[in-house]
Amino acid sequence: MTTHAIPTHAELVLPAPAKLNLMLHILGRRADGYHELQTLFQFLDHGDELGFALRADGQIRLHTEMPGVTHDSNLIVRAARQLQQLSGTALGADIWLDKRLPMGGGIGGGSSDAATTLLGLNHLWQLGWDEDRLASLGLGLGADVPVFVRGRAAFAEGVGERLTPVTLNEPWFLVAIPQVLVSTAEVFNDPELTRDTPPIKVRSLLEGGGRNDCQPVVEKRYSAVRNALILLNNFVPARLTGTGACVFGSFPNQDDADKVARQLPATLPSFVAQGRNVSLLHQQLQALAKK
Ligand SMILES: C[C@@](CO)(OP(=O)(O)O)[C@H](O)COP(=O)(O)OP(=O)(O)OC[C@H]1O[C@@H](n2ccc(N)nc2=O)[C@H](O)[C@@H]1O
Ligand SMILES: Nc1ncnc2c1ncn2[C@@H]1O[C@H](COP(=O)(O)OP(=O)(O)O)[C@@H](O)[C@H]1O
Repeated sequence: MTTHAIPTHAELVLPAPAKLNLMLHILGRRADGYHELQTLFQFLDHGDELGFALRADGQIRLHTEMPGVTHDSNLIVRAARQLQQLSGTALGADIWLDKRLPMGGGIGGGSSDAATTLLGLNHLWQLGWDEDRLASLGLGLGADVPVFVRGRAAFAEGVGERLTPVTLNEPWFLVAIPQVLVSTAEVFNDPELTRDTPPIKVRSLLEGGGRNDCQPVVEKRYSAVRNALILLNNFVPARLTGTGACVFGSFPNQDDADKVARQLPATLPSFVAQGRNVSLLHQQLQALAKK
């Protein structure tokens, strides 16, 4: 994969930040098989980057290949095509992706790419869609897309679509990336999954409180995740994000996080990033709107 995947003639370059699920409770299972959750989302100042340029011929072309994902099934292309169809625009786009986030890591790379595509093309095509409309289109692409569209750290309920913005501390996180792909569907189908955690009120949610109900199942099934948690727990209380595979711990400053990162074995890649209550994507779009 190229590291500088975005050419200089891209007209708009925007970030697609990662997220963490600081806690994740499973309250029950709906008739359609999906699970009712309560989860706390915070963004990181680390993520993918996307470049966009207008095409007058109406075509949507993603120029970056992703292993295991075909062009047409890429969430970026699906988001762009749906926005194009529903808005009725005759315009198309060339799109480039600098993929920095691990796939299927529970840090929301695909969902964030989709949200950045929706907001980026809304800007480039001058559609004037509001956040509500973009978030509801996004929900059809994935449960985590709306929070990236809205760009505010949030307590999420339902399958992640009912969002209450929250203001959290913004510590530094060390995110370790066990080298294994965790299947979200498999975790949610596990008979041993805890599905009856009582609901909590957002105001009673203490920072750092709660737990990730998926963690026991993922630890049991994936030894790479189990070992990463054991390793990180030697330095800091460690937790799984989403359905994994990534695990994280928080630190009051970057130096402390970096020190631990240096002590992890080469077999467990990691990165250090700061928690953000406002996503970098929104900060950049606000700056563009002021120009
Ligand atoms: C649970 C979270 C928390 O952030 O995990 P991560 O994907 O980030 O790890 C997400 O909401 C995941 O959202 P997303 O990754 O979009 O899941 P989807 O592709 O829609 O779902 C994959 C499969 O997981 C199960 N699923 C997913 C979400 C949910 N609330 N209940 C479920 O039962 C369903 O079987 C579904 O077919
Ligand atoms: N642009 C994209 N980036 C990452 N994954 C994508 C993308 N488009 C489609 N996918 C598919 O979505 C799956 C989940 O993606 P990702 O968001 O990285 O994981 P998670 O939801 O666990 O954080 C990937 O395994 C891949 O098959």
